[in-house]
Amino acid sequence: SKAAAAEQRSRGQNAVVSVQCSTTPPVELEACSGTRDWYPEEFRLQRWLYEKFRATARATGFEEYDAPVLERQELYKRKAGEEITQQMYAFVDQDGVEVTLRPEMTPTLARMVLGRAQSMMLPLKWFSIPQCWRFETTQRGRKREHYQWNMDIIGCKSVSAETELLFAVCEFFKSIGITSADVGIKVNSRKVMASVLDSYGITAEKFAPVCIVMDKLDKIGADAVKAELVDTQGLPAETAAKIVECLACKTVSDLEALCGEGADQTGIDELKRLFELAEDYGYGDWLIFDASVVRGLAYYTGIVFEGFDRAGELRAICGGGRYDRLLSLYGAVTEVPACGFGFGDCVIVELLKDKGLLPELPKSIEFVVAAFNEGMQGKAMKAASMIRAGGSDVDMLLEPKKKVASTFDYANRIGARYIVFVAPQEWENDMVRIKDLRADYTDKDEEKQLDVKLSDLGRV
Ligand SMILES: OCc1cccc(Br)n1
Repeated sequence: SKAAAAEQRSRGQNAVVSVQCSTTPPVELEACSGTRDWYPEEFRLQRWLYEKFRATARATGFEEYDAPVLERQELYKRKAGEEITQQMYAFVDQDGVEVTLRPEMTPTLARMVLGRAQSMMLPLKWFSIPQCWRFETTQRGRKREHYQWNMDIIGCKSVSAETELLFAVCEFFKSIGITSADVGIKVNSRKVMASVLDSYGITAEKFAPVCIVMDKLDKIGADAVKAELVDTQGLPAETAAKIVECLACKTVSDLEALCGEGADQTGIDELKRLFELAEDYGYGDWLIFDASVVRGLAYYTGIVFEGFDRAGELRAICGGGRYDRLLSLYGAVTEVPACGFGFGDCVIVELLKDKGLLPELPKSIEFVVAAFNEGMQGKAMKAASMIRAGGSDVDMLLEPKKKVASTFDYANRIGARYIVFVAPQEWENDMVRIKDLRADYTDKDEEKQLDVKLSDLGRV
């Protein structure tokens, strides 16, 4: 408004045209409930995070893939009582197809691999940073979308695959300044848990739904888990008590002792092998065995793990495991070994805030090109194109300012390192004047500005 512009002028600033909005706008200006807008300042941090994800993925030989956020509901039809499948952002589209916004990425990955089964050379090491959705009831005030870095290895049956994934997780943490003093990774095996529970009479088809209840231990406590095992899984109270007891095992050997006579040793051997390989890989200090970790997805079949903050103030930072029967569930004629993890964009940012590790990411650009007046605008644009042709980033001042001070204001506001002034006097000599804004010089120290030949602009 005129008053706002006058007010700004009185503060020694030229009117920076800004937007004014009615106090009763005709449309809702907030993003949909549970979703986030990413304004440039916030998106600089989000992009920084994605670049750290991608750098780790690249460093460990993973290839990026992507897929539509819209999937058919059938991909997630699992009856184990998982929260993730009970909160799908699902609808029937105009063709009458039962679709949903994807709640996770792993089923999409499995679909894509099977979609081109013949041409897939295993092992595959693929990653993606998909936005995933859930329809949370608003009163829980939780988010309905997040971006989740997914890393998966398809086609490797040995625990080398899980060891590789855990290396990537630790490398990522280290790349953003998080150490093994801040974060640990709890490791367990559903294969061993299945063996123990089998000895308690829990059949294979009951195992996944029982795992979904066991996974709630941190959230609802031992008594509530026992009650739910009895009420929803129909287990005898003493069986429920024994199950909760085994979650408290502190070592692999303790858990091994609970496996029935003659139980298959494979799961135990895999756990021990993983801890050995992690030592060789140099991140053994990040790992801790924890029999209570089973993760909340029905399809895990072997090693499972989750990253946690050692201060115990945050929810799980990331999690994953082996899922050897998912691809055969979708049609593979044999079991295809697979394992992976998901790493959400929310808890990690809370952790970085807690640790004072959020990076400073000011808006910045190398050059701003400013015309002396409207008459020089075309020549200024020519200069800008020449500097850009040399590979430098240039912000072109679209409407020349009346005062030089306003040009400096604009340059500072966009974080420009250099101002390129395009004025008649220098132009007559095929020159432009470049001022270095980062230098702490005073006006009389002319050396911090340079008259540069137009022919040299591609090399500034
Ligand atoms: O971690 C479960 C999940 C799935 C989709 C969206 C969000 Br937010 N959270």
